[in-house]
Order: sequence, then C-alpha cells, then structure tokens
Amino acid sequence: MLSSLWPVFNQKSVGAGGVFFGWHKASVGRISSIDTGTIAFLVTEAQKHLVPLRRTWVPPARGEELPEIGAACPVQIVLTDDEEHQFELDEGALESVLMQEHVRDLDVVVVSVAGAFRKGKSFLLDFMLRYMYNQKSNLWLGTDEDPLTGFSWRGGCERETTGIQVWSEVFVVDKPDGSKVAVLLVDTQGAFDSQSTIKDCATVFALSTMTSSVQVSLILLISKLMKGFLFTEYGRLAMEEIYRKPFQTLMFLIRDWSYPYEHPYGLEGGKRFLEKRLQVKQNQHEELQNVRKHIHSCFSNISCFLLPHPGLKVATNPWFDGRLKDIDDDFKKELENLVPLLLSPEKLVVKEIGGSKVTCRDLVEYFKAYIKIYQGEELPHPKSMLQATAEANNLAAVAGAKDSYNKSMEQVCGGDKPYIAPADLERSHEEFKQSSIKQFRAVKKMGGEEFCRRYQEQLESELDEAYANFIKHNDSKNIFYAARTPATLFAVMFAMYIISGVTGFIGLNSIATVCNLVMGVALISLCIWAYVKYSGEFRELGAVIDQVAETLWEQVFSKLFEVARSRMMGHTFVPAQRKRLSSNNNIKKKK
Ligand SMILES: Nc1nc2c(ncn2[C@@H]2O[C@H](COP(=O)(O)OP(=O)(O)OP(=O)(O)O)[C@@H](O)[C@H]2O)c(=O)[nH]1
Ligand SMILES: [Mg+2]
Repeated sequence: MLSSLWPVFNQKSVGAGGVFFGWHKASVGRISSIDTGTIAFLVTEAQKHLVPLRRTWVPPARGEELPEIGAACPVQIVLTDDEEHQFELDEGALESVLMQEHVRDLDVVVVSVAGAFRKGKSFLLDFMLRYMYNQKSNLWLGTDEDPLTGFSWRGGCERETTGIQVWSEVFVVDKPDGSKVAVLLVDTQGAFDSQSTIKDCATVFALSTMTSSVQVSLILLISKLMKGFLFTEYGRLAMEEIYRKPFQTLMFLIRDWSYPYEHPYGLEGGKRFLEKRLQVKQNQHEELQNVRKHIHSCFSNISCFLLPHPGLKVATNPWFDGRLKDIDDDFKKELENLVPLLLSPEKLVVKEIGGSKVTCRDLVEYFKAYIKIYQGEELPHPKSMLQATAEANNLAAVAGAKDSYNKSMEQVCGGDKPYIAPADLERSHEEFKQSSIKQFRAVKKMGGEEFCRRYQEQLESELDEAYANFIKHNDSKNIFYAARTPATLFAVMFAMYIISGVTGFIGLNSIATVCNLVMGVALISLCIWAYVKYSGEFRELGAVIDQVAETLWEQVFSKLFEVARSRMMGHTFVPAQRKRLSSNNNIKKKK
C-alpha cells in the first residue's frame, strides 16, 4: 500500500522508512484514501492523539543514508472550544510525547512559532522538521520535487491550526558541550482569526511564551496581544522574585520583507530594523513606551530576522504543495540561514524557569499549571501567573525527587528483586527519603521558604505512601507471608476439631455444634480463598478473608505463641509491639 500511494505524492522520491499517510484539505481530490493497515502498523502511544496531517516527509539526503525515523505526527495538546472560548489541556497526549522514556529526564528546548493566522507558521515549522531530521546534511532543505509535510499547512484564507500542537517526536541532540537535550517543536493557533476573541489569542500567545525557550513571533505588535501586561508587570514581578529575566529567546520574524535596499534580509538587517522599532519616542502612547522599555527585561535574547517573499506560486497557487522548485531562491537562501540560527546544536537554548533548567517531565507540570490559570473568564493577573509558575516549579521538583526515590527503591526491592528483610527495607527507605528531600531542596525554587516547605511536606507524605506500597510488594514475595491465611484457617479448623471432640465427649453438645459450625466456615473460607488466588476473580472477597485471617493471627495466634514462648523461658508475658504488616496504618500513625 505504501508503495502504491507513494507515486501519488512524488514521482521521483525514493521510498523511506517512517512514512505516514493522512489527508490534507488542500489536496482533496488527489488523495482520498487512508491505508488503515499502515496506520495500525505505525501508530505509537503518541500517535493515538494524532490530528489529520499530510504524509510525514522524510527528507532524502542525496547520496547519503536516509535517517531511520518512526512515523511521527503532530499531536494536539491544547484543545479549543470555539463556542465556549475555553482551552483544555490533553494531559494524556502531552505525557505521551514528553514522558517517553528516552527523553523525560533530558533538559528540554522548546521552540514554538506564534503569530497571526495564515502567516505561514506551520509552513515554517515543516522546514524546521526537515532540518531536525537531516541536520547533518548540507542539503537538509530537501530536493525540488518533495512536497512539504509535517504540521498541517495549507493555502486559502481559513485558519488551519487550532489550539497548540507539538511534534510527536522529541529530538535528542548532542550539544557541543557534551550535554544531551530534547528538542520539542510547537505549532500554535494563529491570532486574530474571525472565530477567536482577543482573550483566546492572548491565551495561546501567553501559553506559548511561558512554555517555550525559543519563540519565533511572526508579529511585531505583541503589545496588542498581551495588552502590554505580560512584558511589563510579569517581567517586573519575576525579576523581583528571581533576579533573572523570565523568558529566554524571542525572534521576530518579518516575512515578505520588501525593502532589502533599506535593511538587508537576514539577521543583520533585522537587528537594525528592530532597534529602530524599539526606540522609545516622546510622542508615543504610554503603553507602547512601556512595552518598548520592558521587553528587554523579559527576554534574555531578542532578535529579528527579515525574510523575503517566497514567490507568487507560494502565495497564490492553490495547487502549491510546498515543493522547493516553486519557491523563490532568495527565500530558500534565507531559510537556510534562519533555521540553523534557531536549531543548530550550538544555538539550542534549554528552557529555564526560575533559574533552573526544565526537563521534559517538568514541562508537563508547567503546562498543567498554566492551563489552569487561563481557564477562567478573565485573563489572569501577572501575580497569579507568577504564583502558577512557583507552584509548577515546586511540583516539578517534587516529581523529580520522587522519581529518584522510586528508582533507588526499585533497585533494592523492585519486581525482579528477591524478598528483603523488613528492617533493611526500612533502612533503605530512610536513606533514599533523605537524599530525595535533599534533591528537592537543592533545586532552585520560586515562592519563598514557607511556600516550598508545603511542597516538601507533600513530598514526604508521597514518599511514605510509596514506601507503604513497596512494603506490600516486598511482603507478597515472602512465601511464609503468603501462606499465613491458609495456615491460620487450618489452625482454626484444627482447634475447633479438638474442642468439638472434647466438648462432645463431656456432653457439652451445644458448644461442640458451634465449634463444628466454625470449622465448616473456616473450611469454606479456605476453599474460597484458594479459588480466588487461583482464578484472580472475586478479589474483594479474598481480601476480606486475608484481613480476617490477619486479625486472627495478630490478635490470637501470635499472642498465644508469645505466651507459650515466655512460659517456656520462664518470663512473664508482655505483648510484643508488631512493627509492620499493616504498613499503611503504621505510617499513618507515625504522621
Ligand atoms: N506570502 C507568504 N506566504 C507564505 C509564507 N510562508 C508560507 N506562506 C503561505 O501561507 C499560507 C498559510 O500557511 P500556513 O503555514 O498554513 O499558515 P499558518 O500561519 O500556520 O496558518 P493558521 O494555522 O491558519 O494560523 C500557505 O499557503 C503558505 O504557502 C511567507 O513567508 N510569505
Ligand atoms: Mg498553522
């Protein structure tokens, strides 16, 4: 099926691994079928959340081996509701991308493109994808005949991208300093379309700004979107709190630049153009003056790039599908300069919040925290944005510390480890708990000491809960522990048998009958317990029997054993304190 559809897209291209077929509105009529068999074969966890897309393009590097990639696709992580004007985070989708095992603990570089609708954001991101898949080659831009695929883009005047989408494949890149980072590409809904309110536009823009380390903005009039507040109040508050600029790289991308004779294309021309634009003049409106003054205190690095017009075919031909042969040379040349400026390993900027680097795992917490504050009727106050950042900051530190604890405990008593003595397990728990708390305290956090204390307490109680589960897991590996219920039931039956025999012999028939009854109940319980353990059905019933047997064991048999032992040794009986077993209760009591 792959080979039969491939020529429909590209007569000359070579077959490559990881090709995914979707549909695309611009090409309706040319491609209408979806090979479900192929999709089933290619679907990964992240792709369960896929949105309709064009065929994922694998750039053929001339004369070089094709990169081996899986079928990646855009994943919708923030959904919009056009009627209610509400935003919702698809946590499952986000986690399926960011919590992939090979990236979740890596520092993350988040590159997002934001701006007005229909301005070529997704189009630009698709070239970024080409670079990421083929960055070792000088010919990463591709061949003349390859349609542009990846994030869904199209011509026309109706909006295409809604909410926020991320590329399902998080790229792992080695930086020149030897560190490994994870690169996430983010596409956003365009601002100022006919369906969205100003609040919708500002929400998407703010979410993208707060979560990205490199933001490419296709509009210069950000003040219009953020009503000035983000760059003034939030920046000021953040500076007071962390003495650092809250955001990292902002690149203004001016497309269709038509005055190269005034300011040349590229970064240099952009720099001079921006300097002029950001000049504060006396006769400007106060809000505009403020944005100009404060924008530098919000971003560590601000630049501007002037991009030429891509040519009439790109702008007006309804059949244009992204082939390089239809794009003007000037545009391609500048694109080749632009993308490495953002994505080459030495230029990658890791996302930092509150002065500490953010991992993919942390980013999930930040998204959750930020979406919450943008779900209200009004745009949030900068103070609550800062509060949400501090909260997410602490929650991310809790998650990281808890993960280290779990990993260390797994080494000691994980699924494939044998039973460990309870005292040793407790010692390991104490040790790992302390180092986990140390790790939490070592992370730079926002919100002040009192605020962090609350999260430390939360961490401690979560670690205790995890410990209770480790105890249960460890106990289940002890065959004597597992045999305790049948042993108790047998003991009950044996005791009842003897007592009923003796009482029947001396004529106390009513007591003998009761004993026989209890013996019968114990026997039935034993049969039910055996069935539950064998079949895995009626587990609640099994748990009740275990619970009753455990109580009997604790309250009667273990005390009898203690009495017998102390009699034999000539001591008076003092009931021994049981240290564990009902571990949950044990821990709760401690608290
Ligand atoms: N004039 C011009 N058109 C461009 C440029 N880049 C892309 N386009 C065209 O702009 C159209 C829209 O591209 P998209 O990438 O879908 O735009 P978008 O900003 O993602 O649009 P929404 O998702 O609706 O917000 C396509 O027809 C592209 O060919 C550019 O630099 N200049
Ligand atoms: Mg788009």
